[in-house]
Amino acid sequence: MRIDVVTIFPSYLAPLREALLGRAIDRGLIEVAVHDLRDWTHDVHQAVDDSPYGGGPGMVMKPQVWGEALDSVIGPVIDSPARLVVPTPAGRPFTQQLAHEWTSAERLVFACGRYEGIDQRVVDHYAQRMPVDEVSIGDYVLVGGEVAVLVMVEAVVRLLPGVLGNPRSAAEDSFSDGLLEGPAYTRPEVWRDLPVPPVLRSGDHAAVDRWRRDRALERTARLRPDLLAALPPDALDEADRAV
Ligand SMILES: O[C@H]1NC=Nc2ccccc21
Repeated sequence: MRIDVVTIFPSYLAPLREALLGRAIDRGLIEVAVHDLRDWTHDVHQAVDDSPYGGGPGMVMKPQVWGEALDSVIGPVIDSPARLVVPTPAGRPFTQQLAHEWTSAERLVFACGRYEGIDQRVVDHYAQRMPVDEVSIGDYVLVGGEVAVLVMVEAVVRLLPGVLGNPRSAAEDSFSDGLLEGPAYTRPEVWRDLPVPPVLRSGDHAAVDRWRRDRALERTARLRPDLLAALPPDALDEADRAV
C-alpha cells in the first residue's frame, strides 16, 4: 500500500516513520510520502488559505493550491487505484470496519485540512473522479487533520498482512467481535496486594475463555452499551446472556 499525505505541517507526520509503522516501511510493506502543500503555491507569501465567502470566523483553504497538489500527488485520476481521504470533524465516523475496508486500497491519499477546512469544491471535484471519504476520528475539534491521519494510518497499517508480529492480535482486537476487550494481566502474581484472577493461572483454557468473554461483556455493558445494542441477535449465546 502506498500512502501519501499532503499537509502544511509535514513534520507533524514524522511519527509515521517510527516503531511499527517505520518497520513496515523498512520492510517494504508500505510506502509513505509526505508532501508540503506550500510546494504548490506560487506567491511570495505561499498563501494556502483565504477568508470565507459569506463571512464568519477563521480561514478556508484555497481550492487552487489543493487542486495542483492533489493532481500532482494522485496523478491521472481515471481508474486511479487511490482513495482520497479528507479528515474533518464534519465527516463520517472512522471505525475499525472502515479501517478494514481501506486495507484493500492500493493507495490512500490524505488531504490534511487546517483552519476551517478546505474549500468544498476540492472534495466535490475529486469525488466525481475517484472514491473520496470525508472522515472524522471523533466528536471533538482538533486544530487540523494531521493527528487524525496518524490515527487512521496506524489503524489501517496494523491490519496489513505481515505488519503485526502475531496476526492473532488484529483478529482479537477490541471491536473485532463487537465487544471491548476485557482486563489483561501479567507477572507478578500479586502486585500491591492485588492478585491476578486465579482462573487465569488455572490452565483451564475453556474456563479462561469464558472468564474473558464475561469480563468483556461486563465492560462493554458498563462503558459502551451502544456496542451491545448494535450486536447481531445471534452474537450472544445463552451463557453470554447470563452475564
Ligand atoms: O477527525 C476530525 N476530528 C476532529 N477534528 C478534526 C479537525 C480537523 C480535521 C479532522 C478532524
